[in-house]
Amino acid sequence: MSDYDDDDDHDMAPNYENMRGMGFICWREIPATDDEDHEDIQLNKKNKNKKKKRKLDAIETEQEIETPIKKVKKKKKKRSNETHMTSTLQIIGENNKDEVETTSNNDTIETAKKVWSDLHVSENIIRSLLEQKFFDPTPIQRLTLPAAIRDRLDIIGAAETGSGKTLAFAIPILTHMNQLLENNQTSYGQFTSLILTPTRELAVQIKSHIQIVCRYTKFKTAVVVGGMSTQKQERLLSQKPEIIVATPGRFWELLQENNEHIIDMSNLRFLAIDETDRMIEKGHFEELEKILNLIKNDNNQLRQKFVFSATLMLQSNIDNEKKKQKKKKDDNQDKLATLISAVGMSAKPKIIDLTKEFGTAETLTEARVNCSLEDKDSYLYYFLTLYPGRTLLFTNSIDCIKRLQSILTILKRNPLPLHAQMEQKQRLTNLEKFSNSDNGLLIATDVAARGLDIPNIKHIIHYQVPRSTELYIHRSGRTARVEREGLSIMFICPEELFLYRKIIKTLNRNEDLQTFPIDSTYLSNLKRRVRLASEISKLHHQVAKVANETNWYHKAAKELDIELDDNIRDVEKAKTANTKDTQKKEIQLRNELDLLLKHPLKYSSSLNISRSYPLLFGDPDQLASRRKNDMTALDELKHRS
Ligand SMILES: Nc1ncnc2c1ncn2[C@@H]1O[C@H](COP(=O)(O)OP(=O)(O)OP(=O)(O)O)[C@@H](O)[C@H]1O
Repeated sequence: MSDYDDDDDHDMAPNYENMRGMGFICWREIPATDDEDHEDIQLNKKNKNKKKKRKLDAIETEQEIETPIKKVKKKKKKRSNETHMTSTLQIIGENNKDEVETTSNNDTIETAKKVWSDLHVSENIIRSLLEQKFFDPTPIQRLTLPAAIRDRLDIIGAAETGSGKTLAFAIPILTHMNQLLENNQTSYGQFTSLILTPTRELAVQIKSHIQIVCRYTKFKTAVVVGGMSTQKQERLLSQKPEIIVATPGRFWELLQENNEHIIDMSNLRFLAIDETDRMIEKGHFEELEKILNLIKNDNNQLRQKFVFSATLMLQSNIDNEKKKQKKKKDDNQDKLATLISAVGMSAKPKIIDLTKEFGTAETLTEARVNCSLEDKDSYLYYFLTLYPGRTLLFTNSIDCIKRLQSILTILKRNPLPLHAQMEQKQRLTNLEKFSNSDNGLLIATDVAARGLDIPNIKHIIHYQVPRSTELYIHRSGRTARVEREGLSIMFICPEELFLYRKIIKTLNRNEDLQTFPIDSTYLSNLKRRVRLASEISKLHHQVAKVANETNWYHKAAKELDIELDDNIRDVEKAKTANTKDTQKKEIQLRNELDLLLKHPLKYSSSLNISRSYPLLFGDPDQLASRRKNDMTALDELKHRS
């Protein structure tokens, strides 16, 4: 039984044969993310909270299944960032340098406590929320918590990416679990909560988010996903975790093996499905449906269900004119209806839809680069060279990742790959390295498009135009999270224009995305580097291929205990001679490229450019520090507009 995750790996880019596997380091979970760089904001919380609450109450009353999408104009403005007060708790723990400040911080804490407790959150959870400096619920949390905790309703929730949906279902689950314990309605070691999610990384992340908020409880959380040894997961389950976060494939596998801890679902009181629209897509629904049918068997009326996504209601936005699109819409809505029935939702679930007309976060800036397919790599290298910062690049295929990984590595940009053909340990290690590097570059398939909450990603690059609007929203949503700014930039070649247009239309945009300014004075030099890197990559690949084949012949002959045929030996000799030439050529080109990388990307004063960049060198770290005070890609767009 295979575990499924988002690994649609069709290739739109030229094919490139698989490179050899990478070394695997260790199994480590991604560290809990921390909002360490959130802005300090002192504010009069009481008034703001009241105001915000009034606004949200208004939104809530407007919610209707039939009209799920609230039309709001997308404002490209910074919202006040009430939630991110970094220093308050630290200051309170420090010496009383400034009594007034401490008093006001104490007030802030007290206000925050009251806000959470008014939403019926239990005390031990509030304590960990405040430690995280989560002083204010996000809008989706503010609307979900009372309905889920006080009214015990099933919830269907949709809100933009990075809006805190995980805690919107995790807090009610944990609060109820606390209450059940207090009332002796459950005991430790009972399988009480199941959270299903489409990707392994997301499962690991949800677990770490849950662990942070249940720090002051004794609940145990386990992750059950493919790519980990089944024995290890059985060992984890033998510790009787109360909460399980799982991908459906592996969970179903363990159910079929009658795993003792999970097979008895009579105590399963909470069921959450995250990234629901992905879970109901073709090819992914089967195992989920089987699990849900099994869960539903006992007809437990006390079980509370949560169904969440950032793009759950998006389909209603699709233009009905096109028959094909209409069919897709109907299919998905049918599936959603099937899911809701399969989950066994109560007759009147609470529907909270905060998705915006424009689909993406308000703090997201979107742009495009138009270029030919041949020039894409050069434009990409241009962007990566001129605008350092944590960047997540998406492609539509694994082959494309392998090609880019090779070229960008040769260009010393150190990309970290992430895709479904990699071992799980390496995937998590790469994510961790990426999260820890200010100038990190992760190149991923859509396996990383949903849910991942990596702090401070500056740029999202759609190296290939995503195949669906939902994917565009989810990919872009890896930046501009919780009201921070971020840039999403789409590289579009003529062959992809139809996909781009479809996305723009589905997103209800009246205008094209703005074009990102490119300073053409850099391009010829950059193109030369990219061309060389690409040639080196091909030569390197040829050599590796011959070496592989030769090894294969020898290994096979040894295993079969036979001598290699003379013909094969002759062919081998010829190939080896060729290989030597290829290697020589590769070394020559590498030397040429090294020289180029040591030289500045000259600014040509003969051209009439409005402003000049400093001289740029190829070393990305050098470059990053040189450009620290220079314009960011976002500044670049603002400067222009
Ligand atoms: N009340 C809060 N105040 C401040 N930060 C919060 C709050 N709630 C959650 N966060 C943080 O916001 C970030 C985004 O949350 P989360 O990953 O749940 O978003 P999401 O809506 O599920 O996004 P996506 O749709 O991309 O999966 C996380 O780092 C989380 O810790």
